[in-house]
Amino acid sequence: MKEETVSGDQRLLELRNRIDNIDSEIARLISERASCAMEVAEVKKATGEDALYYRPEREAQVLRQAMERNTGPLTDEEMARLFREIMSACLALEEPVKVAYLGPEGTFTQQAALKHFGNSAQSRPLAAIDEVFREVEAGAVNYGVVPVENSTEGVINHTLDNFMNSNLSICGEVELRIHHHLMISDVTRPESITRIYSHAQSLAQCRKWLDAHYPNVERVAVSSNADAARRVKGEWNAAAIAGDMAAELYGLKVLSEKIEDRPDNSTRFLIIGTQRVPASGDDKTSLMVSMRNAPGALHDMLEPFRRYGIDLTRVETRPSQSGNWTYVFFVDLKGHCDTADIAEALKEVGACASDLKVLGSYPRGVL
Ligand SMILES: O=C(O)C(=O)C[C@]1(C(=O)O)C=C[C@@H](O)C=C1
Repeated sequence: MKEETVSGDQRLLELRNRIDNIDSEIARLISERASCAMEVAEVKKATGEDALYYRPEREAQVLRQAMERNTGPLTDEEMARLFREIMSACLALEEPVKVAYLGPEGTFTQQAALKHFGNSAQSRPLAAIDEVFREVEAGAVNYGVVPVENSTEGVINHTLDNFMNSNLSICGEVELRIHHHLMISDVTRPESITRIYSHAQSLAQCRKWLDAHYPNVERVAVSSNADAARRVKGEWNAAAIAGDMAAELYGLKVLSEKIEDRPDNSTRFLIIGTQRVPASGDDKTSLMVSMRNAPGALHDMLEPFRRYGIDLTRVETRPSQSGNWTYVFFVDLKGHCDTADIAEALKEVGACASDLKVLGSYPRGVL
């Protein structure tokens, strides 16, 4: 028995020594990589004033390679997340990237910003989607992160409408699995809950669960999930529906976990900026098309895509801001707008549309 303990201790010591040696090797390689990124920055600086340090297409390739190379035991996603952070730190050495997101702190949009840019980006919460657009346009930040669609509740109109009056383009997308929890503060009495705060979209995403568990409790829609969590602090008869980040930020206790009606509930966010992103090898293109109000207009718009075999992943319709009963179509398709077939199809669609704007070609979300 005693001998076994001794040899167990010995084995542990040996393994930890091995880990120490591996760690110093990893640290040496990370430093070497960081020095390389600094040299990359010098090369970019030599190109002139508005050198672009953040390169979405290259980041997507690095993350995809990390996943393809991976042979376990870590999952591909875990491996890519580690590289996400290394690259985030390397980019911060080149130039710290400034990102605005739809706040306040603790929202899913903050989580999306972190997932996309990593922890070394400087991020700033703003109160409204319009403000995020404005700050990026004004050059106060380099990029913005805004929600665009939810798999349960559909499109976020406010984001699409902002593109009608903006010259910003889409440089990336990020998808986030959305898990909602019912949370309370340390003074809340669970049996006395009479009010549940959350963002309207989140209340809608948990409608069935709420009907089953809190049918007679008032549902109060507030400006964000984080705001809901903040309100609950100190209210003995209220609960909030929000995510992990909000629970942590406001020190709330999770009463019921993962209460969203659909287990695959996810939200897609857009990265907005001023940069044109080259092809990464697996890209998407977003368009905004205005058609004349005539019979067959929608068919005319879609037909060239069918002919060139282009895969449309989404078509949304929004009322145009220029006249009653005229519409703008938001179209997402697979591929980059520099690809010959897509460029040809766009030329044809442009010829029959009253307006066609490529909002951006960008790498498909990796993580
Ligand atoms: O390849 C580049 O352009 C780099 O700047 C290096 C690097 C990296 O760390 O791999 C860092 C930032 C860019 O957004 C992309 C990649």
